[in-house]
Amino acid sequence: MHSQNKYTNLINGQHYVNVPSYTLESNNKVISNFPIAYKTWGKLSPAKDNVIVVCHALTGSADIQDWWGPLLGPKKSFDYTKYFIICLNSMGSPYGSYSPVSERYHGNENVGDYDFPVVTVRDDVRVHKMVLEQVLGVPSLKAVIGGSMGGMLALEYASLFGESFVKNLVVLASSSRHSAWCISWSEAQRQAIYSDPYFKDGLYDLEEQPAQGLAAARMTALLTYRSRNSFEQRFSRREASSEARLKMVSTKRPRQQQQQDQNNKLTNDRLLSSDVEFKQVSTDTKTHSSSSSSNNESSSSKREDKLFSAQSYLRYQGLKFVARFDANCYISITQKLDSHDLARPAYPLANPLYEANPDAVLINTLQNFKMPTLVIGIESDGLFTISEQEFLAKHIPNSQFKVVKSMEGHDAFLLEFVEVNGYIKTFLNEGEYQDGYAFEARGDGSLIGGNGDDVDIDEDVGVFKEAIQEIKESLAGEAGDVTDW
Ligand SMILES: CC(=O)SCCNC(=O)CCNC(=O)[C@H](O)C(C)(C)COP(=O)(O)OP(=O)(O)OC[C@H]1O[C@@H](n2cnc3c(N)ncnc32)[C@H](O)[C@@H]1OP(=O)(O)O
Ligand SMILES: N[C@@H](CCO)C(=O)O
Repeated sequence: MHSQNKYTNLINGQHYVNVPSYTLESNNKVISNFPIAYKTWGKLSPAKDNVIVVCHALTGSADIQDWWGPLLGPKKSFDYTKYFIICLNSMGSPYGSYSPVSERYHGNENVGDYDFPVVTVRDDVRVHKMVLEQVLGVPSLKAVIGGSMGGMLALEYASLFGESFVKNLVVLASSSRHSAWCISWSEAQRQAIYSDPYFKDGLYDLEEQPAQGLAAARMTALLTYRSRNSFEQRFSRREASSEARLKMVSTKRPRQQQQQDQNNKLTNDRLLSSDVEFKQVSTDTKTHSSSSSSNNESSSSKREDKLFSAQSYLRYQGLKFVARFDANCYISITQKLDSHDLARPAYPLANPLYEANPDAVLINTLQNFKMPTLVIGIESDGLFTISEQEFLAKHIPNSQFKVVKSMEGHDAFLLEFVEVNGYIKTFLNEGEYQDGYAFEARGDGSLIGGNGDDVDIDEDVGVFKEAIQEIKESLAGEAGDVTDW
């Protein structure tokens, strides 16, 4: 079944389970013998009532430590000395679950854009529940929690399986249905990939992926994840520092870009040009003005007369992304986002009520949620707006609504750790930890807790060491044995 690949190699200590078969809702296709990757922290309690499922966002993986590390640990939201924390990798992602990449590595060489089926948020949730119940022996969830795409999964868990399975729900910066605005950004990003000549309808060599298109898609996406104000404050009209330029050069380039053939040199220069390269190019242009590439180089030189800090940031982020993500997977997982609508009937069924009044069906769906729910919105989120979070909180009967006051935009749910941790921990622990994780540093380096008391960091470190030991045991223990069914 599963074989490691260059993307799964980026994730430490995850497990794989082989799912015998599942029927996808988009085309009724039965997929067989496919992998789901997951990672766990902590132990299942004897009563099996301490499970928290955390769902990752668009380009995340099952490794919560990697993207929500500050929320994971003793006395934090995801306290693995208390809870059994599980994150399952979404299908379509390159980090281990069924995806265009896993299919390629499974020997299905012809899996390109047209051949990989649409995998929906609902498919994820149904398959993940099978793994939770049948492999990990989990009868219900103390909580399911997710931000952005992860929030869509969390909402679908609640919608499909109700309060008997989902005891508590936490949704951050997400939506009850993917908006026209978000669908349009997804489409613009996919078009950037389609227009890369290396895309080849998705049938590219995995070592020669459409890097330029994928980088452009990520750069576009990043702009929607932050806010105008955060960019203005962070970069203003500053020029890129020499460190920033060097950082771009030292980044590991995908093989396609290393090869740098003359036909794509200009495109690569656009993405990768730096001060160092610019100077070399200028010299070359003067001394070899008749060379076949001189026109490209010269126009590139003019173009890069100034390199703004904001530009080098985007380019660096593009480079970083193509080194860790696959273009077909990006298409698949953005299509998954587009599929999200809590109210829509299962494909391909029609629901006359939905056709007539989708809003009413959606509101009715949310009103049927019985579990305590925490909705967290980001004040400056232009993608999953505050009004969408308000809509969730307004119609889910037993809900609380918190706003993160950040100018970082949508990605604040991954950046504003203290505030996000505080809200989730309070909700989950029902006030159990009065000392609070939120603390501030004093000038002398000591810490003061949220309640004004000193924070005993040594005590925390002791608890942490014990927890690390538990993780090691857990990785080789009950969860580690279960790699198949
Ligand atoms: C194995 C895996 O990778 S699994 C998946 C990991 N990713 C995820 O889970 C997805 C969720 N995470 C994210 O989307 C992002 O990581 C975020 C939003 C949380 C934070 O993004 P980051 O890239 O870490 O932070 P930020 O946007 O501040 O960028 C910082 C980087 O840009 C560089 N940078 C900052 N300014 C500039 C500039 N002007 N020019 C060039 N580079 C710059 C920094 O040096 C830093 O580089 P580094 O990543 O090599 O340390
Ligand atoms: N920046 C995050 C969140 C997107 O919603 C990601 O890349 O997954």
